Amino acid sequence: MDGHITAEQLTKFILYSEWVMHSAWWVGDHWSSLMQSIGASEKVFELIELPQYKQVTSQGLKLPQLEGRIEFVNISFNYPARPMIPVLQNVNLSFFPGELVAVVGLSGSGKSTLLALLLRLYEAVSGQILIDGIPLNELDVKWFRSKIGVVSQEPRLFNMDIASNISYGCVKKVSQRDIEWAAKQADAHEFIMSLPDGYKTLIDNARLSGGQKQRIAIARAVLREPTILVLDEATSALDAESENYVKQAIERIVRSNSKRKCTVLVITHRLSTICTADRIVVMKSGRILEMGSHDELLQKDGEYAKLTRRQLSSTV
Ligand SMILES: Nc1ncnc2c1ncn2[C@@H]1O[C@H](COP(=O)(O)OP(=O)(O)OP(=O)(O)O)[C@@H](O)[C@H]1O
Repeated sequence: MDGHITAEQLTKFILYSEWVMHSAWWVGDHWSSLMQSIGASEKVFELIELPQYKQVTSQGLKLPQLEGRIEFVNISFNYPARPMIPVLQNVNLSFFPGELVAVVGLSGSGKSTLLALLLRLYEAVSGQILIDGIPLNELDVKWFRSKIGVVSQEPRLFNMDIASNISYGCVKKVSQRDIEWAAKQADAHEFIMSLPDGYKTLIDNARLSGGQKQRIAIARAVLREPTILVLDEATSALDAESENYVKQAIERIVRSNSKRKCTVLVITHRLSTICTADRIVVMKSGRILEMGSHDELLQKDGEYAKLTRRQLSSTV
C-alpha cells in the first residue's frame, strides 16, 4: 500500500514463505524417521557383525545318501534360559524311513523341543541323536537341514503367485511340472486350478482358507523332496474339513509308492489328525509315557485313551 513492493513481489513472497514453511515441516518430520531408522539399523548391524555360531560354520559330514532313520538316545534337555527346569528327560525314541509317527501330549510336554533338537537349534544336555546311525553333531548342519521339510502352524506365504510360493526357498531348479507334482502330493492342485489364474494367482487376491494355505506350505516342503518331513501343529488352527484335507495330504505323502521313503513326523495335540499313524508317541512332562498304534493305545486305556475321550467330549 506504501508502494515499497509490487503486488507481484508480494505474491511471490507469500508463496515462497509457504514453501519454506512446508519444507521446514517436512525436514522435521523426516528427521524423526531418520533418527528412528538409525536406531533400528544399529541393531541390524549388531546382528550382521555377530560371529557365526560354530554349528553353522563347522564343516561336518555330508552322507552320500540319507535314509532318514532318527534315534533319540537317552536325551535330556533344558533350555539355557531356564536351566533348572527339565524339558526332556531320558527320551529314547526312534523314527524309521517310510513311517508316519505322531508325537502327542498336552501343551508344554516337550513335543516341539524334539524338533528344535533335531534341527540343531539347541544341543542336548545329555544323550545323543543319531541319524542313520551317525551322531547328529558330526553331520554338516546346513546339509542336514536341507534334507528336512518343516510345516508349522502358521504357514508363511508371501504376496507372490502361488507357483512362486510353492517354489520359494527351493535351491534346485524346478519346472512348472515339478510344482504341480508337489501340489498334487499336497492335495492342493485341484483348488489351485479352480482359481481364475491357477498357479499364477496372487496370494493376496486368492482369499485362501487356512487349510488351503497349509496345503501350499506342505507342497513347498514336499517340492524339496525332504528325507524327513515334520508337521508341527500343522492342523491345530484348522476346522474339521480343512484338517481332513491336510490329513489326506499327509497320508498321500507317506503311502506314495515312490522309491524314496520319507520319514514323516507329526507333532500335534489334535488327536483326530493322527489316528492312522503307524505309531503314536504320547509325551507328558518331557517323558515318553506310552507308544503304539491308535487301537493299541485305546485298548491300553492309559493317557492316550484319556486324551481321546477328553477331546471327543469337548467336540460333542
Ligand atoms: N525357548 C524357550 N526357552 C525356555 N523355555 C522354553 C522355550 N521353548 C519352550 N520352553 C518350555 O519348554 C517346555 C516344553 O515346550 P514345547 O514347546 O516343547 O512343548 P510342546 O509340547 O510342543 O507344547 P505346545 O503343544 O504348546 O507347542 C515348556 O514348559 C515351555 O515353556
